[in-house]
Amino acid sequence: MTEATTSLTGMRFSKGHGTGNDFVLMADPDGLRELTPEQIAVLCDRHRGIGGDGLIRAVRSKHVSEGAALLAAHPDAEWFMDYNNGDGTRSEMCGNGVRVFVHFLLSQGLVTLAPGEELTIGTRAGIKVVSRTANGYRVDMGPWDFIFPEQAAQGGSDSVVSAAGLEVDRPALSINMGNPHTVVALADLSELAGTKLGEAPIVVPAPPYGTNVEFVVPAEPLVRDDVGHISMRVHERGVGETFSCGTGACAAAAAIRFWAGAEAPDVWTVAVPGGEVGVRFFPGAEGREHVELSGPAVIVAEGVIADGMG
Ligand SMILES: N[C@@H](CCC[C@H](N)C(=O)O)C(=O)O
Repeated sequence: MTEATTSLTGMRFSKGHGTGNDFVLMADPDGLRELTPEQIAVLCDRHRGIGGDGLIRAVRSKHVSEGAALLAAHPDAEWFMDYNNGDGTRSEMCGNGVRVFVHFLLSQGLVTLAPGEELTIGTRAGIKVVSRTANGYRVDMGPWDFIFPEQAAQGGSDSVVSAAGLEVDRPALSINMGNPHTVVALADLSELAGTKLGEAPIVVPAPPYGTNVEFVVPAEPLVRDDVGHISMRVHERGVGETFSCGTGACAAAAAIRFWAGAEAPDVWTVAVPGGEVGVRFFPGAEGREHVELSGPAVIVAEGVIADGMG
């Protein structure tokens, strides 16, 4: 809604992560510092910039068109997470990002969130409701959907994925978590380790706006004490392989739970290269099934951009 500021020099930033999915964060309460895709890519560059899988701008919802549209129904969604991938492209949603975003707002003194309270955040995928846990935050991510519902209902998969290191193409299931995901089940952890994610996996047919691809191995046994356990690696749209993906973990749990059938549990742990996140499925107030994501959020640095960055 505003003109991009031309220079990054002097911009204050924080650096944070959730299970190793790392972000450059900036506070722009009045919507005066919308960055260009090129500036975002420079800031996220691991050699020439701060480095990050994405950049998150904290802006009051009323200053962003998608945020302003949410306020009529959700006047408490004061803050909007303007999420951008490391290559400068926008994404609708970031699950690890929401937790780190709230941690950032708290660290900047822009919100308060006592144990037991909830904070409503605006995103391009609608509102997300965040509360504290003993070790971090939990987020009501809202409902999930199949991207290709007819194909999912017919055969349990809707596409085929090929990736370097995998000897044969694999059936996959595409899930909408506000942003797109395609989930592939692999046989075991050695196959997961041998999958090469330096280049984007090929998904046929791909969801219309591209996709994040999750490679998942169910634990043996899959369910212990009513909790399902899976391991996952991810290739993110607009980034490459990352240590973790919160929406990807939700999509992976949704796909494995769907494939496992009626007896599958509602509570899951998802082990990722950067740690572990929790996923829980529960009935939402509007009658659709919601997904809850839980995990840590950390701020590791604060600084000011020097004039070398442009
Ligand atoms: N890492 C994120 C997802 C970030 C967006 C993704 N790359 C996309 O383009 O949709 C997460 O934790 O959910």
